[in-house]
Amino acid sequence: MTQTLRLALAQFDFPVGAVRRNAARIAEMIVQARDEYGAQLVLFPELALSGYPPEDLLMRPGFLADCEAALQEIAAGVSGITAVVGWPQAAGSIVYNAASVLRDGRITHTYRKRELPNYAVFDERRYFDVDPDGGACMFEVDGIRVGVLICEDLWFPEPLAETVAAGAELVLIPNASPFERDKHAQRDALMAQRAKETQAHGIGTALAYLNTVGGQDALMFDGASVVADGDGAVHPAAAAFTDQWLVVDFDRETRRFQAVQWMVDGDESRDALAWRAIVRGTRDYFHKNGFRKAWLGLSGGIDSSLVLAVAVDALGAENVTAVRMPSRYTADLSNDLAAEQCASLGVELLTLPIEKPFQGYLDALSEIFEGHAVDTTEENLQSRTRGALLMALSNKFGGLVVTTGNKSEYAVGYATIYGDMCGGYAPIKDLYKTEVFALARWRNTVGGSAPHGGQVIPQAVIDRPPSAELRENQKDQDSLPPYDVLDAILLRHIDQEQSREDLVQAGFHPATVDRVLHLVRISEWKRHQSAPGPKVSRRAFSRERRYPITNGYGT
Ligand SMILES: NC(=O)c1ccc[n+]([C@@H]2O[C@H](COP(=O)([O-])OP(=O)(O)OC[C@H]3O[C@@H](n4cnc5c(N)ncnc54)[C@H](O)[C@@H]3O)[C@@H](O)[C@H]2O)c1
Ligand SMILES: Nc1ncnc2c1ncn2[C@@H]1O[C@H](COP(=O)(O)O)[C@@H](O)[C@H]1O
Ligand SMILES: N[C@@H](CCC(=O)O)C(=O)O
Ligand SMILES: O=P(O)(O)OP(=O)(O)O
Repeated sequence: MTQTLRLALAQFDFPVGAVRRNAARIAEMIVQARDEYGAQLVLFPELALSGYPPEDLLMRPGFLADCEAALQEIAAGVSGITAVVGWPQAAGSIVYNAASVLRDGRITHTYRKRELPNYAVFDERRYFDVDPDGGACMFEVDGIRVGVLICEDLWFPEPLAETVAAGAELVLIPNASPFERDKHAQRDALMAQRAKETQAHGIGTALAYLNTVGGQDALMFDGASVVADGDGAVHPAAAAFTDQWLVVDFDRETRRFQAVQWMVDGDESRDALAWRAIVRGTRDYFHKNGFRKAWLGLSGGIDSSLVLAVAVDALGAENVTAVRMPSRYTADLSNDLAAEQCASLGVELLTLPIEKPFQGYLDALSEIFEGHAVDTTEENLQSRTRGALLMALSNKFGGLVVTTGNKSEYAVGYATIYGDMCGGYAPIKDLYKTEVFALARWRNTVGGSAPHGGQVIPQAVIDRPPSAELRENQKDQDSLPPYDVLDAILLRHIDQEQSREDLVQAGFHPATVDRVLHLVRISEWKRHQSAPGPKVSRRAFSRERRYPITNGYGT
């Protein structure tokens, strides 16, 4: 009887909906795992065939039939290795989140996910059912008993306990687990805990956790796959946001893994991971949707400066064009800092003054507006002029406008709809302003130097007070609480569900709390119309915080 089993884990990106392409790659990878890595067993991520999450594609019978046909085709070609492939399995009107065991030209077993997450970003009960007759899935590879669970199943003790009770020596866990800051430690603790629980049955069961990788609209999958020995020892996670083959030898006697090919992370710090999430999210959104070039308005402020750095890291300096769009209120320093950063990064910079088109709008409206005081209407017209010009550039020359709003701005509506909110992708929409500053400092120090000298984000951009520059001497802090106070309130209210009373008890000024919560409430409609951007927090807007726009609840 074999004492070791070579397992290959395919930590790769399987784009949503690309069933034919994913199937062809899976078939090739099965051969590669066998021939190049000598693997006896190869594992693919949760729903690798359809990509995750396929959302309402799962409502289309044709899509489900295509998935089944593709799986059958892959299975027909499997020989000399066992493969476990995640796919959406239709059975009449019911759909299961399944993982099938393929060997010797056929599907031999199918496991159906038992714990369907339906919180936060997850919607699995909208699409999938639990099989009332489904239980543990067990198969043998060269005499070693292998079980399968899918993602959320591991977050509950019962599915693993049942699988171990059925005799598993090794359990495979394909995942599509979205990235958020601080989740790695949670995952490692979970792996250690579950592996320890299996020791109640004598020698422990080893766990192999494979996560998919890549950006899918607002969701980021980080990979960072991990294995745990039967004694509960958790090995270092694989490098996050990296497509790679992970290969381990499983020793049946000791129930331990030995790495054969396993690249770990050089820098797993919070900021490093957030940066890579945002960069990968931006790159994948562009490339998966067929775009290479980005346009953005570069103001000499921190948000657009950080977004420029993200776009350059994601797409390459040659694919990014920054546009300075000065108005009568733009400081010389703003224009100079934009030029300085573009020189440091090797990015093309255009200058399009907005004075004329802005004046054109004012002239067109002058008669109708006569007798009405100048207010935010005129401010927002400047922003909308810039938005229209950026959209014209992307229309004419191709590419997408990246928009520069951060989570603090989206929270309180401090951005102009159809103005600076214009654009296809919002790279920093899940970073509070204080996190924007922190990440800019990280990118300047740890994150690598600028290719043409100077700093990636000029220090003066970090040091100057944030300003919309839409009227004389305007500063954000004229109309908003200081960002450290604002962000502390927002973090507690949005990410941690704290109420007005909680916030007041925590020591925030009641009038400030009321104002901020009011702004959050009346800005819901703007967030509904905002561009997608990568989730990095544990409560991102849109998918993870689905508030009604028309909402009589108050705060
Ligand atoms: N654009 C920038 O560069 C920038 C940057 C920072 C701050 N700001 C500030 O942000 C503010 C911009 O936001 P704003 O809210 O004044 O202008 P806005 O144009 O973004 O939104 C106001 C418009 O929203 C519509 N509206 C309001 N509630 C609605 C709802 N529930 N459903 C649908 N439509 C609704 C109204 O018809 C109104 O025309 C300004 O104070 C500006 O100074 C702008
Ligand atoms: N002067 C400007 N040139 C180019 N782009 C600009 C300019 N001013 C503002 N923008 C764009 O609008 C957003 C939001 O501006 P705030 O300073 O936050 O008000 C900014 O990020 C630029 O993309
Ligand atoms: N709760 C787990 C699993 C979710 C899933 O089944 O996709 C996670 O956030 O990673
Ligand atoms: O949006 P920006 O880049 O203009 O940053 P700030 O709002 O801090 O001026």
